[in-house]
Amino acid sequence: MPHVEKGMAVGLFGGSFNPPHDGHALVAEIALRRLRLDQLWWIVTPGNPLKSQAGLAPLGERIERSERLIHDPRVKVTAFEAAHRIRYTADTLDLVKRRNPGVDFVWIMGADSLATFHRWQRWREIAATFPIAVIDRPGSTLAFLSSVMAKTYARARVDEDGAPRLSRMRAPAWTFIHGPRSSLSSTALRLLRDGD
Ligand SMILES: Nc1ncnc2c1ncn2[C@@H]1O[C@H](COP(=O)(O)OP(=O)(O)OP(=O)(O)O)[C@@H](O)[C@H]1O
Ligand SMILES: O=C(O)c1ccc[n+]([C@@H]2O[C@H](COP(=O)([O-])O)[C@@H](O)[C@H]2O)c1
Repeated sequence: MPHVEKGMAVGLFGGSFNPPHDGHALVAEIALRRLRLDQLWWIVTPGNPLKSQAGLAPLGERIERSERLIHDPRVKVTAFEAAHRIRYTADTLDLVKRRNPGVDFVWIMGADSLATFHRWQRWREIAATFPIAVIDRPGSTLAFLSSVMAKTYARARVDEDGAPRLSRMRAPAWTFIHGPRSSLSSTALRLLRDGD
């Protein structure tokens, strides 16, 4: 797990990154800037529990490609979940919180993840424990209104003007950040590669 100091604001950005692309880099950049983060942990998952593992590149390859893509020293590429045999984000977050008292964390995800967030293990507990920032993504913009999570926690939604304070807020608190969007996806990149 990367090193952090007490009092820091740290974004947690989990993903398959199969492969990583400029859309991910844009999410990281937007989150760092709009949420005023000191660090962003780019957490390469051993495998999304809701996705098939078929076609998933080895973890080492996804880490290496992420490191090659990212040049901002505030972004820490890590894959500590594998070492702890963790598959579910709720368990990741339990561990992160336990190990780093006094640090303010915020979970970061794209709008497509917001749309299916209610299928994640212990999702209500995640939302009730960690502030969440959702970054807009083409095709999923309306998730900020229509998703189960958005409806369940409608009263905990913070206007995006409040994004700089989000990491310091008590959960449940979440915001939806509009802004420059990227239509890149790992699926499209895999299709292009396989079509070569
Ligand atoms: N273009 C994008 N804009 C906004 N968020 C994105 C974008 N691409 C990925 N994300 C977000 O980044 C995180 C990691 O995504 P992931 O690694 O699954 O990439 P993906 O392109 O969605 O992959 P796949 O096409 O294989 O599902 C998720 O929270 C996802 O919502
Ligand atoms: O914990 C869950 O139930 C869960 C279900 C789906 C996705 N996640 C996490 O969400 C993050 C984004 O996954 P992905 O595959 O969309 O990049 C990654 O950290 C996954 O481990 C977690």
